[in-house]
Amino acid sequence: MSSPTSLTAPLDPAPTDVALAAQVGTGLAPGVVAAIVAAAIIVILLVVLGIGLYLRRSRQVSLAEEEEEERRPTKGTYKAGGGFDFTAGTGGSTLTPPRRGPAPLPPEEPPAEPAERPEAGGPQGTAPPGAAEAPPAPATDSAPTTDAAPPDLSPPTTPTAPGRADGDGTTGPGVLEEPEVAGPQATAPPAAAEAPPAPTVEPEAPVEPEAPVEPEAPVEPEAPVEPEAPVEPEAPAAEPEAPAAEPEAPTLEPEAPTAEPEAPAEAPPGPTTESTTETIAPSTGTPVPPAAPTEEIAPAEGRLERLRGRLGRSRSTLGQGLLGLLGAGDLDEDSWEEVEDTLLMADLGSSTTQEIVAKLRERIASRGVRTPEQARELLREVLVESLGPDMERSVRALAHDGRPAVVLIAGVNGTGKTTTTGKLARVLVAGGYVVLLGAADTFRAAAAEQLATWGERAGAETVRGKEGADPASVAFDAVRRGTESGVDAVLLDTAGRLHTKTGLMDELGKVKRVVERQADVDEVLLVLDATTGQNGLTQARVFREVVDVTGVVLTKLDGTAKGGIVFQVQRELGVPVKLVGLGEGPDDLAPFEPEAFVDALLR
Ligand SMILES: Nc1nc2c(ncn2[C@@H]2O[C@H](COP(=O)(O)OP(=O)(O)OP(=O)(O)O)[C@@H](O)[C@H]2O)c(=O)[nH]1
Repeated sequence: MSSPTSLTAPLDPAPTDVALAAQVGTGLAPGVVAAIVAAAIIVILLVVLGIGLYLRRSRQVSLAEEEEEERRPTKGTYKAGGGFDFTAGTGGSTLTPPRRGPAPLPPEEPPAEPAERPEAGGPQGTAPPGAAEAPPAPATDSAPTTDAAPPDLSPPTTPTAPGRADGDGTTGPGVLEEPEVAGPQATAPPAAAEAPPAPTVEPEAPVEPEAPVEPEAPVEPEAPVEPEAPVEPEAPAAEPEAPAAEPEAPTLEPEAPTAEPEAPAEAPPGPTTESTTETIAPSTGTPVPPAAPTEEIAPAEGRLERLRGRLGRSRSTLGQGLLGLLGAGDLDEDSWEEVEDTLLMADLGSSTTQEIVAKLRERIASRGVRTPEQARELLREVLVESLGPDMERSVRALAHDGRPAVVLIAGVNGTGKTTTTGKLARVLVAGGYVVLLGAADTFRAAAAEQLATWGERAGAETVRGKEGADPASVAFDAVRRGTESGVDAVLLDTAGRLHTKTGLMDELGKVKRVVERQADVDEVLLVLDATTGQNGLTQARVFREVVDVTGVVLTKLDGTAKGGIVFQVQRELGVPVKLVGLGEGPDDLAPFEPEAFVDALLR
């Protein structure tokens, strides 16, 4: 047995270091030792407590003090500093230099040219009577070259009441509606003359079932006779129908879009397609200079300032909502759930929402965010990142390789295609470029009328066909016309629905194919209505399948609180939003810029 002192002392588990020290040699009084021990314990507790508090605080963000100031709503701040970014098409190099460079803006006055004389140019010349009158108007209206065309699409829905055709015929920018119908189908009589081949009765093609139904159509002379539509057997071919988007007209008939106007493609193969469009005497190609704009066009650069505030609804729900949550104090699980809900309600979609929330949580924790300013910056950073700031957003609308850029504008009815086409034309014209519009939306007369009006106002020539004409043919004519005239860009407005039961996608695919026989389509802009949320996304997927969308135009962002759709569209489609519509006004189109957009939402 060893001495208890010598053994127990060092082995005693109770004594602290201090006590031991005391015992070992300091010889301090027990009272002092106890005090020191107590002090040590307190220190340790304080340290532990401090660490705990630190850890807790690091998970919470309290922005209360500065929050009020931060949340104070400000006016809109959307400003796309750089203006529109246009580049040359893809056909050749992607180099920029526009062939014609920003010219000295719109010609003051119509370069006195017999604006529109369908001097019965080329082969199909068939100078229609109408042409004689030499439409005084701007280059738009062209005399109805009537048709020898087979297009079965014709069973023109009553020429009158072009306004809307069921559904949301969507009113145009107000300008349209002047059913100066007269033009094409109404005055059709001469048509008969043109179409000598008409009578020939091609047996095949049992003809569209509904075709006959439309008896009234007194106008259409050939209508009854032409069993046309040689129904190309392969017609139904590959083309994915994609009825999806289409509200009605779901069925996609194999009845092939009126025998591929392929024909026209190669050279002006006489009557066929050409005739369908009452365009301008194409073959002769006498360039008809565009008329001068009939109204002032706001310059692209500075005008975006005016659009501030148009994102008000999205800002108050998404931007202010997020800032409010982040600045409300502790960010616990419930708070994050609310952040998620806010993002979802703004239409960011679940995957984008998850990604954004995850990034926010991680960065807020790792960077020790403390103030509202820091939170806002972090939020901005994450949101901008999610919008792919590096995506190429220039619109390929400038001439290249000695020919115009071809821009196809697609989308379902009512999304704002025609309006966007008109707005885009204005921006280009204001930049000194020469533009030609192609009214390939032949579903309703008002659509072409509407586009022509946009053209007149902007000083751009418009090529159009009669209602019910083959859209592909009109598009083809427009591109040829634009090439012959040496314009910088040909903007093709397409239909959002059709007369026939042919699938919209089939038709669109056909338009693109036919156009590509003479020129590359440099840009395919898909117009989506931001207010339709998920529905728009569904449409987008379908379109992408068929026409290789190169850019998205998100319209009506001014009328929705769901600006978050921008994030989702890009993520889902992998296609950049290039332009945004922020109002019905002629100059309410802006280039999309991630930073400016997010800033507008957060301030
Ligand atoms: N508020 C708002 N309205 C818009 C915007 N863009 C277009 N619109 C309106 O949306 C409606 C439909 O526009 P259209 O250009 O006729 O649409 P569309 O896609 O050509 O329609 P269809 O010819 O039927 O296929 C019109 O009343 C336009 O003024 C926008 O950015 N904001």
